[in-house]
Amino acid sequence: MYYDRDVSLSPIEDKLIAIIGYGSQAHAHAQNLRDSGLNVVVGLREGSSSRPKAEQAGLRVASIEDAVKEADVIMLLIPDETQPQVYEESIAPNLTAGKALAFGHGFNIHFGRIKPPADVDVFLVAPKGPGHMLRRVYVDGAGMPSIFAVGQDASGSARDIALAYARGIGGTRAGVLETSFKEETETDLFGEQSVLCGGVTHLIQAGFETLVEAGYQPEIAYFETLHEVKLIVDLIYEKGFEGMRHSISNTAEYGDYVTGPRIITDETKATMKDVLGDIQSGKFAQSFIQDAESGFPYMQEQRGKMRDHTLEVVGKELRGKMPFISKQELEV
Ligand SMILES: NC(=O)C1=CN([C@@H]2O[C@H](COP(=O)(O)OP(=O)(O)OC[C@H]3O[C@@H](n4cnc5c(N)ncnc54)[C@H](OP(=O)(O)O)[C@@H]3O)[C@@H](O)[C@H]2O)C=CC1
Ligand SMILES: CC(=O)[C@](C)(O)C(=O)O
Repeated sequence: MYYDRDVSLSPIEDKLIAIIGYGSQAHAHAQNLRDSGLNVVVGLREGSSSRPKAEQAGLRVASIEDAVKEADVIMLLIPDETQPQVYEESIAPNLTAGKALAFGHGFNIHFGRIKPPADVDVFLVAPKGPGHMLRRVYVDGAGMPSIFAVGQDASGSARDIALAYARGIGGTRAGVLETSFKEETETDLFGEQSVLCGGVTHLIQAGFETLVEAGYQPEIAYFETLHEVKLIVDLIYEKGFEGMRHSISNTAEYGDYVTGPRIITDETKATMKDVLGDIQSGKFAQSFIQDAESGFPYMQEQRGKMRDHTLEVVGKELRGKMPFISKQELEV
């Protein structure tokens, strides 16, 4: 585990960091990096409804293309299902040698939906919790445990850059652990699907054991089960189902609905192992992308049913101790 004492900001102090998007994760990354004294530009699409929020936060905003052209490090923080098209159209044509392309989740690299050129660094820094909490704890002087992975090291400094970035968003205040794109992707998807939906204590233990028995790092299994559920449940208590839904990713919401009912019906580890198998094989990813390409009809249909379940079951079972998110913080 890496902490502030182990990591320097120097590898990125003289670099420009482009944050692509300004939603749950992106607003927190951009503001935390800026408040850590680093140079940030936010890249948004034409007519983006996020632009006023980014400008109100005092951040410089550019088109995605211009942000990528100018920046040394490009962190892509838009919904997973939208990334490949934006990458092909706006990022790849400007991703010249020597830059670094970064992600908040390994989905599109791990499942081969984005294939960066060999002459750029590729890394991920994944905070283990909702973006709104990432910003809240940073402002409170604390940090959110995060994990990082290097997918490609063209410069020979990708690892130092990734660690410096993790420090810039406050991760090393709490602890940053090294992983791989495969481990981060598979455990994050599993955590979203196996425990968030049920959000009940006995599912957390079964979820943790399923990941450890499958060979993933125990620390990451902890992050994906007990740790993350507490953050999400606090969000539900604070702002209800809609507030939580606004803060988590589409990938997480879809996974919660498509897999949740299976686990709620049969809360056994055998079912959890099947769920993990569908993630590892790519079957879940395919189902998610298919629903996304049709405008998420299944997710819309399931939302109401899962809302009632989540509020009822989670509302009774767990109450975290994390600081609450205020209404305006969720406006992003
Ligand atoms: N939500 C979370 O807490 C976590 C998310 N992640 C990962 O972070 C990444 C971002 O997720 P999340 O923060 O939930 O994303 P959001 O859904 O919050 O992203 C919304 C932002 O993306 C922009 N956007 C949406 N569609 C497009 C598009 N087609 N082209 C350009 N911009 C677009 C929106 O801009 P506009 O205003 O123009 O619509 C808005 O600024 C994902 O990889 C996710 O897996 C990782 C850990 C936790
Ligand atoms: C908040 C978080 O880390 C999730 C649930 O994995 C997500 O929203 O992607």
